[in-house]
Amino acid sequence: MAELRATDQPAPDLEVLKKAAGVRAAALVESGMRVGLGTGSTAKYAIEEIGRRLGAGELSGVVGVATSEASDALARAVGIPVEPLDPRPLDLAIDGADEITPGLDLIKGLGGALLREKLTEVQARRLVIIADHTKLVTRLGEKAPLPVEIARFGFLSTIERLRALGLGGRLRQPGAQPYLTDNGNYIFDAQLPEQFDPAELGDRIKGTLGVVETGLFLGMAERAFVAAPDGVRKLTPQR
Ligand SMILES: O=C[C@H](O)[C@H](O)[C@H](O)COP(=O)(O)O
Repeated sequence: MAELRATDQPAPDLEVLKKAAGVRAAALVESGMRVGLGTGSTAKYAIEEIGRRLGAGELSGVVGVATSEASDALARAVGIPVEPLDPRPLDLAIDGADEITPGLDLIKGLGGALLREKLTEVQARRLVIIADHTKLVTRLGEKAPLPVEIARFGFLSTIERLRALGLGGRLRQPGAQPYLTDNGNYIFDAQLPEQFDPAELGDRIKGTLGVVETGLFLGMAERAFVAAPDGVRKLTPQR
Protein backbone atom coordinates (compact mmCIF):
# COMPACT_ATOMS: atom_id res chain seq x y z
CA MET A 1 0.00 0.00 0.00
CA ALA A 2 1.26 3.49 -0.84
CA GLU A 3 2.29 5.56 2.14
CA LEU A 4 0.60 8.88 2.64
CA ARG A 5 2.50 11.77 4.15
CA ALA A 6 0.74 13.70 6.89
CA THR A 7 0.51 16.73 4.63
CA ASP A 8 -1.15 14.90 1.71
CA GLN A 9 -4.65 14.98 3.16
CA PRO A 10 -6.32 15.15 6.55
CA ALA A 11 -6.66 11.76 8.26
CA PRO A 12 -10.23 10.44 8.04
CA ASP A 13 -11.83 10.38 11.44
CA LEU A 14 -12.26 7.04 13.14
CA GLU A 15 -15.95 6.76 12.25
CA VAL A 16 -15.06 6.88 8.55
CA LEU A 17 -12.50 4.13 9.09
CA LYS A 18 -14.88 1.96 11.11
CA LYS A 19 -17.50 2.29 8.41
CA ALA A 20 -15.01 1.33 5.70
CA ALA A 21 -14.12 -1.86 7.60
CA GLY A 22 -17.78 -2.66 8.29
CA VAL A 23 -18.81 -2.23 4.67
CA ARG A 24 -15.91 -4.42 3.52
CA ALA A 25 -16.97 -7.25 5.84
CA ALA A 26 -20.65 -6.92 4.95
CA ALA A 27 -19.68 -7.63 1.32
CA LEU A 28 -18.90 -11.22 2.44
CA VAL A 29 -22.55 -11.86 3.27
CA GLU A 30 -24.37 -13.94 0.66
CA SER A 31 -28.07 -14.68 0.20
CA GLY A 32 -29.43 -17.33 2.53
CA MET A 33 -26.64 -16.97 5.11
CA ARG A 34 -27.17 -17.02 8.86
CA VAL A 35 -24.90 -14.31 10.17
CA GLY A 36 -23.71 -13.50 13.68
CA LEU A 37 -24.14 -9.77 14.24
CA GLY A 38 -21.53 -8.25 16.53
CA THR A 39 -21.86 -5.39 18.96
CA GLY A 40 -20.33 -1.95 19.20
CA SER A 41 -19.60 1.18 17.23
CA THR A 42 -17.83 -0.70 14.41
CA ALA A 43 -20.19 -3.69 14.14
CA LYS A 44 -22.98 -1.15 13.80
CA TYR A 45 -21.72 -0.20 10.33
CA ALA A 46 -21.67 -3.82 9.16
CA ILE A 47 -25.23 -4.34 10.40
CA GLU A 48 -26.39 -1.19 8.63
CA GLU A 49 -24.69 -2.26 5.39
CA ILE A 50 -26.24 -5.74 5.51
CA GLY A 51 -29.62 -4.06 6.00
CA ARG A 52 -28.91 -1.72 3.11
CA ARG A 53 -28.00 -4.63 0.82
CA LEU A 54 -31.16 -6.51 1.81
CA GLY A 55 -33.27 -3.40 1.17
CA ALA A 56 -31.61 -2.85 -2.20
CA GLY A 57 -32.38 -6.41 -3.27
CA GLU A 58 -28.68 -7.36 -3.46
CA LEU A 59 -29.34 -10.07 -0.84
CA SER A 60 -32.27 -12.22 0.19
CA GLY A 61 -32.97 -14.78 2.88
CA VAL A 62 -30.30 -13.52 5.26
CA VAL A 63 -30.99 -14.14 8.94
CA GLY A 64 -29.08 -12.45 11.75
CA VAL A 65 -28.22 -13.76 15.20
CA ALA A 66 -27.57 -10.75 17.43
CA THR A 67 -24.92 -10.64 20.15
CA SER A 68 -26.66 -7.98 22.26
CA GLU A 69 -30.02 -6.34 22.80
CA ALA A 70 -28.65 -3.22 21.07
CA SER A 71 -27.57 -5.13 17.95
CA ASP A 72 -30.86 -7.02 17.92
CA ALA A 73 -32.76 -3.70 17.91
CA LEU A 74 -30.50 -2.18 15.24
CA ALA A 75 -30.77 -5.24 13.00
CA ARG A 76 -34.56 -5.22 13.16
CA ALA A 77 -34.60 -1.46 12.52
CA VAL A 78 -32.57 -1.87 9.30
CA GLY A 79 -34.66 -4.80 8.09
CA ILE A 80 -32.60 -7.85 9.01
CA PRO A 81 -34.74 -10.73 10.32
CA VAL A 82 -33.28 -11.84 13.66
CA GLU A 83 -33.43 -15.30 15.23
CA PRO A 84 -32.18 -16.48 18.62
CA LEU A 85 -29.01 -18.52 18.78
CA ASP A 86 -29.62 -22.25 18.35
CA PRO A 87 -27.15 -25.12 17.89
CA ARG A 88 -26.88 -24.78 14.11
CA PRO A 89 -23.61 -23.36 12.82
CA LEU A 90 -23.54 -19.80 11.55
CA ASP A 91 -22.11 -19.19 8.10
CA LEU A 92 -20.33 -16.05 9.17
CA ALA A 93 -20.01 -13.69 12.12
CA ILE A 94 -18.81 -10.09 11.91
CA ASP A 95 -17.73 -8.19 14.99
CA GLY A 96 -15.45 -5.49 16.32
CA ALA A 97 -12.66 -5.90 18.86
CA ASP A 98 -10.82 -3.84 21.46
CA GLU A 99 -7.38 -5.29 20.75
CA ILE A 100 -6.06 -7.36 17.85
CA THR A 101 -2.65 -9.07 17.88
CA PRO A 102 -0.76 -10.20 14.77
CA GLY A 103 -2.07 -13.73 15.51
CA LEU A 104 -5.61 -12.29 15.53
CA ASP A 105 -6.03 -13.07 19.19
CA LEU A 106 -8.46 -10.56 20.61
CA ILE A 107 -9.66 -8.70 23.63
CA LYS A 108 -13.37 -8.00 23.38
CA GLY A 109 -16.05 -6.78 25.72
CA LEU A 110 -15.45 -3.10 26.36
CA GLY A 111 -19.01 -2.74 25.08
CA GLY A 112 -20.15 -5.35 27.59
CA ALA A 113 -21.31 -7.97 25.08
CA LEU A 114 -18.52 -10.52 25.45
CA LEU A 115 -20.61 -13.45 26.69
CA ARG A 116 -23.21 -13.38 23.91
CA GLU A 117 -20.46 -12.62 21.41
CA LYS A 118 -18.46 -15.68 22.41
CA LEU A 119 -21.53 -17.92 22.56
CA THR A 120 -22.47 -16.81 19.05
CA GLU A 121 -19.08 -16.59 17.41
CA VAL A 122 -17.80 -19.93 18.57
CA GLN A 123 -20.51 -21.39 16.31
CA ALA A 124 -19.48 -19.37 13.26
CA ARG A 125 -17.69 -21.08 10.40
CA ARG A 126 -15.85 -17.80 9.90
CA LEU A 127 -15.36 -14.97 12.38
CA VAL A 128 -14.42 -11.74 10.63
CA ILE A 129 -13.17 -8.87 12.80
CA ILE A 130 -13.57 -5.24 11.78
CA ALA A 131 -11.70 -2.37 13.35
CA ASP A 132 -9.80 0.82 12.83
CA HIS A 133 -6.00 0.71 13.09
CA THR A 134 -5.91 1.95 16.70
CA LYS A 135 -6.97 -1.55 17.82
CA LEU A 136 -3.75 -3.21 16.62
CA VAL A 137 -1.37 -4.27 19.41
CA THR A 138 1.73 -6.43 19.69
CA ARG A 139 0.50 -8.13 22.88
CA LEU A 140 -2.85 -8.46 24.62
CA GLY A 141 -3.38 -5.96 27.40
CA GLU A 142 -1.18 -3.33 25.76
CA LYS A 143 -3.95 -0.74 25.51
CA ALA A 144 -7.14 -2.21 26.90
CA PRO A 145 -8.17 -3.96 30.12
CA LEU A 146 -9.54 -7.48 29.86
CA PRO A 147 -13.30 -7.47 30.54
CA VAL A 148 -14.34 -10.37 32.76
CA GLU A 149 -18.07 -10.98 33.21
CA ILE A 150 -18.85 -12.02 36.79
CA ALA A 151 -21.99 -13.03 38.67
CA ARG A 152 -23.56 -10.26 40.77
CA PHE A 153 -23.99 -12.51 43.78
CA GLY A 154 -20.80 -12.40 45.82
CA PHE A 155 -19.04 -10.18 43.30
CA LEU A 156 -16.68 -8.69 45.90
CA SER A 157 -15.50 -12.19 46.78
CA THR A 158 -15.03 -13.03 43.10
CA ILE A 159 -12.97 -9.87 42.63
CA GLU A 160 -10.78 -10.90 45.58
CA ARG A 161 -10.21 -14.26 43.91
CA LEU A 162 -9.25 -12.51 40.67
CA ARG A 163 -6.83 -10.25 42.54
CA ALA A 164 -5.28 -13.36 44.06
CA LEU A 165 -4.38 -14.40 40.49
CA GLY A 166 -2.26 -11.23 40.30
CA LEU A 167 -4.78 -9.20 38.34
CA GLY A 168 -5.25 -5.50 38.92
CA GLY A 169 -8.32 -3.72 37.72
CA ARG A 170 -11.71 -2.57 38.88
CA LEU A 171 -15.40 -3.26 38.74
CA ARG A 172 -16.93 -1.41 35.77
CA GLN A 173 -19.02 1.35 37.27
CA PRO A 174 -19.74 4.26 34.96
CA GLY A 175 -22.20 5.92 37.38
CA ALA A 176 -23.77 5.34 40.76
CA GLN A 177 -24.37 1.65 40.02
CA PRO A 178 -22.13 -1.02 38.50
CA TYR A 179 -22.50 -1.63 34.77
CA LEU A 180 -25.01 -4.41 34.12
CA THR A 181 -24.65 -6.70 31.11
CA ASP A 182 -27.57 -7.94 29.00
CA ASN A 183 -27.29 -11.13 31.07
CA GLY A 184 -27.69 -9.34 34.40
CA ASN A 185 -24.04 -9.72 35.39
CA TYR A 186 -21.26 -7.30 36.34
CA ILE A 187 -17.94 -6.73 34.59
CA PHE A 188 -14.50 -6.61 36.18
CA ASP A 189 -12.04 -4.82 33.88
CA ALA A 190 -8.79 -6.62 34.62
CA GLN A 191 -5.35 -5.12 34.07
CA LEU A 192 -3.21 -7.82 32.52
CA PRO A 193 0.43 -8.31 33.53
CA GLU A 194 3.17 -7.34 31.04
CA GLN A 195 4.09 -10.95 30.40
CA PHE A 196 1.69 -13.84 30.49
CA ASP A 197 0.48 -16.80 28.52
CA PRO A 198 -3.00 -15.83 27.26
CA ALA A 199 -4.38 -19.37 27.11
CA GLU A 200 -3.05 -20.28 30.55
CA LEU A 201 -4.22 -17.07 32.22
CA GLY A 202 -7.55 -17.29 30.40
CA ASP A 203 -8.08 -20.79 31.82
CA ARG A 204 -7.20 -19.63 35.33
CA ILE A 205 -9.61 -16.69 35.14
CA LYS A 206 -12.34 -18.86 33.66
CA GLY A 207 -11.78 -21.42 36.42
CA THR A 208 -12.31 -18.81 39.13
CA LEU A 209 -15.54 -19.22 41.07
CA GLY A 210 -17.98 -16.45 40.16
CA VAL A 211 -16.50 -15.82 36.69
CA VAL A 212 -18.97 -16.27 33.85
CA GLU A 213 -16.72 -15.54 30.86
CA THR A 214 -13.69 -13.55 29.76
CA GLY A 215 -13.17 -11.24 26.80
CA LEU A 216 -10.19 -13.27 25.55
CA PHE A 217 -11.00 -14.57 22.06
CA LEU A 218 -8.04 -16.76 21.18
CA GLY A 219 -7.67 -18.50 17.83
CA MET A 220 -11.23 -17.66 16.83
CA ALA A 221 -10.86 -14.98 14.13
CA GLU A 222 -10.36 -16.13 10.56
CA ARG A 223 -9.50 -12.65 9.29
CA ALA A 224 -9.68 -8.99 10.17
CA PHE A 225 -10.41 -5.96 8.07
CA VAL A 226 -8.48 -3.12 9.65
CA ALA A 227 -9.04 0.37 8.31
CA ALA A 228 -6.29 2.99 8.36
CA PRO A 229 -6.07 6.36 6.62
CA ASP A 230 -4.36 4.65 3.67
CA GLY A 231 -7.04 1.99 3.18
CA VAL A 232 -8.59 -1.18 4.54
CA ARG A 233 -6.13 -4.01 5.04
CA LYS A 234 -7.11 -7.69 5.22
CA LEU A 235 -5.19 -9.48 7.98
CA THR A 236 -4.95 -13.22 8.52
CA PRO A 237 -3.46 -14.87 11.63
CA GLN A 238 0.37 -14.71 11.77
CA ARG A 239 1.59 -17.50 14.04
O1 LIG B 1 -18.61 -5.79 24.00
C1 LIG B 1 -18.35 -5.23 22.96
C2 LIG B 1 -17.63 -5.81 21.85
O2 LIG B 1 -16.68 -6.78 22.16
C3 LIG B 1 -17.13 -4.82 20.82
O3 LIG B 1 -17.08 -5.52 19.61
C4 LIG B 1 -15.79 -4.22 21.12
O4 LIG B 1 -15.84 -3.59 22.39
C5 LIG B 1 -15.39 -3.19 20.05
O5 LIG B 1 -16.29 -2.13 20.06
P1 LIG B 1 -16.09 -0.84 19.18
O6 LIG B 1 -16.19 -1.27 17.76
O7 LIG B 1 -17.18 0.08 19.61
O8 LIG B 1 -14.74 -0.28 19.52
